[in-house]
Amino acid sequence: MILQARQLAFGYPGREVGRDVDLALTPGRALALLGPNGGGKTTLLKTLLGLLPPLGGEVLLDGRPLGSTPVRDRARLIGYVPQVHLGTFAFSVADVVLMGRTAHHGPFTQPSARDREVAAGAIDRFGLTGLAERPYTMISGGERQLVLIARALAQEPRLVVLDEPTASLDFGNQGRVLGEIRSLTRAGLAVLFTTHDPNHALRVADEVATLRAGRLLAHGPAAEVVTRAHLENLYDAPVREVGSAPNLAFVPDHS
Ligand SMILES: Nc1ncnc2c1ncn2[C@@H]1O[C@H](COP(=O)(O)OP(=O)(O)OP(=O)(O)O)[C@@H](O)[C@H]1O
Repeated sequence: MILQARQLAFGYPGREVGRDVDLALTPGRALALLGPNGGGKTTLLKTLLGLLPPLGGEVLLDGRPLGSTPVRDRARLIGYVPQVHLGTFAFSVADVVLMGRTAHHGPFTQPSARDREVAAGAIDRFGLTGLAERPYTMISGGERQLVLIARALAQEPRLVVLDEPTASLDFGNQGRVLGEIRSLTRAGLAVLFTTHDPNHALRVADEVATLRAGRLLAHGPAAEVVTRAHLENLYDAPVREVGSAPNLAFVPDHS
């Protein structure tokens, strides 16, 4: 087990968003977090990453309290892909991906030949080579998403946490990122991702946890949690089932 939340309460100073969360992230497995807008997914992710302090309970990294692990070690172990943001400084795409190597070579030393090689490999993996010298501020939202994923992978972490990794991607790139999540777990990494598409959770996650109003409603094998009945309850909306396993899919039902 790499990361574990025990009876975690999370939120912001003076504002609890959620509580009673027990989760474990293990090597070689992907956990998807599903839930309605404002349900607390991003806040929970930030608490699991140590970006927000727990309001109760604890987060353990390799069995030790996350807070007692030096930030540099955390940065080596955990890669984080936040929701796409527009950076202020016009670093090149190549430089942004190379920043993923900072935890390995330190903030004040030059990247090594291996750092550059790993970053170039991550750029290539996402088809970004043609954009490498472009400023990060002058590429599309979807391209920025791919750059942030490449940066996290360049870090060579043991756990990757992705906040809505497919949100701004076209259909082809959604498939590419979902495929990448599968290859990360096959390579033995632990993966945690949030998504608004239950089909993505069903396709690539081993386990799914659902969060509404800061509470886990369900947590278990993807095929047991991603069902029409549970999705209708989770989103309080009608859902239609299309096809059957292994090609089962769900769509919002407006008829
Ligand atoms: N910086 C903040 N300070 C106080 N409350 C916040 C802050 N950021 C978010 N919230 C509130 O915390 C709750 C959970 O928000 P969060 O972003 O974690 O939800 P989410 O499930 O990720 O939502 P979405 O699917 O819309 O991205 C919401 O009520 C939100 O308004």
